[in-house]
This record gives sequence, structure tokens and C-alpha cells, in this order.
Amino acid sequence: MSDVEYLKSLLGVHHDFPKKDVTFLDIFPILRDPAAFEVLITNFLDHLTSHTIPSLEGGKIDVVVGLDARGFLLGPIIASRLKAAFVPVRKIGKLPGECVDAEYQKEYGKDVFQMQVGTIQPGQNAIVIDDLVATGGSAVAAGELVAKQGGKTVEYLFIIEATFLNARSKLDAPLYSIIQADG
Ligand SMILES: O=P(O)(O)OC[C@H]1O[C@H](OP(=O)(O)OP(=O)(O)O)[C@H](O)[C@@H]1O
Ligand SMILES: Nc1ncnc2[nH]cnc12
Repeated sequence: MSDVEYLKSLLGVHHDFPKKDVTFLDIFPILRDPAAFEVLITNFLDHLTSHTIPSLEGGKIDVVVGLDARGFLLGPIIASRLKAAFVPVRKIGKLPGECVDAEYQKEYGKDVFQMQVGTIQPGQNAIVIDDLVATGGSAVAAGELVAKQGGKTVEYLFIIEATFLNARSKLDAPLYSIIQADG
């Protein structure tokens, strides 16, 4: 079994959660298996360090943006290994100080994301990371927050991509996913 097949085999599959007709894919079993979690982090880092990200134009990744809540499990470790800053995007009302806002529609609802002003400097290169991309609504909103601060999103990274919802077509930078789910 390949590394990716092994990661895929660990995912929890929950029908009709959190509402009817949504099949929820649970990444937590990967985090309960230290060897699998290392495979996961190594996959992201190999991609980020060996692959040329076209929109990075030879520059470095300055900021790793992690999305509330499961992007927080991945972002800090990737940022630390890249020697980049970690910046959280949180659901509205959770971050102190002045914030920029972006409203979004996701697979099973509507929400508002926020980022603290001054956490990305104009011209900095950012990647956005989360556990799963479904419709892409949350990723698009995160990209808007990066842009509002003058930053540039050079890539969006996810453990799982629900390919049938075609989030790629909505994003302003390439999408990288380790596991593709087609239905
Ligand atoms: O591509 P989209 O349609 O926007 O859906 C993807 C988002 O939905 C999930 O988070 P959720 O909003 O359930 O929040 P949580 O991490 O706080 O549970 C997931 O972790 C992504 O952030
Ligand atoms: N199907 C799904 N599984 C896990 N997280 C999600 N976020 C949005 N859709 C999801």
C-alpha cells in the first residue's frame, strides 16, 4: 500500500454528518497514528520544498495561514519547519484587536472569517492550509483576507480535496491536495 493509500485508509467516513446528505471525512484517526502524521507532514514539506510553485517566482514562503479549526493542527508545524510565520484565520468574534473580515458560504452553511490586521506585511508570500476543501468557500475567503492585507497567496494546500465540488476553479492560486475524494 502506498503512503497516500495508507493515509486514505485511516480516514473516518461519517454519512449524514453534520447534516443529511453530507459525508463527513474525519482526519483525526491520522493524528492518532504518529507514523501516519509524520508521513502527512513530510508529504506537504516535500511538495513545498522540491516543487517549484510558479506564483512564488523564486521567492520564499513568508507566512502559513491556517484555517479555523483543523488548519490549526497543520499550519504551525509546517510554518516552523519552513521557518515561516503562522497566522490564524478564525471564525468571527474570536480574535482580539482590529480585524479584516470575509463572509463565505461553505458546504453546509454560511460564516465569517477574520484575520488580525498587521499579521501579513504588504508583498509577503502566503500559503493557506486546511484539512479539507469542499466547495472552496472558506479557502476563497482566506485568500481575500490575505489580499486585504497586501499579501499574495501562492498556493492552497489540503489533506483532502472533494474533487466533485471543483474548488480549484474558484481559487486565485494552485491547489495541492494529498488525497482526492470523488463522491
Ligand atoms: O470548502 P468549504 O465548503 O468551505 O468547506 C471546508 C471547510 O469546512 C470545514 O470546516 P468547518 O467549517 O466545518 O469548521 P470547523 O473546522 O470549525 O469544524 C473544513 O475544515 C474547512 O474549513
Ligand atoms: N465533507 C466534509 N468532511 C469534512 N469536513 C468538511 N468540511 C466541509 N465539508 C466537509
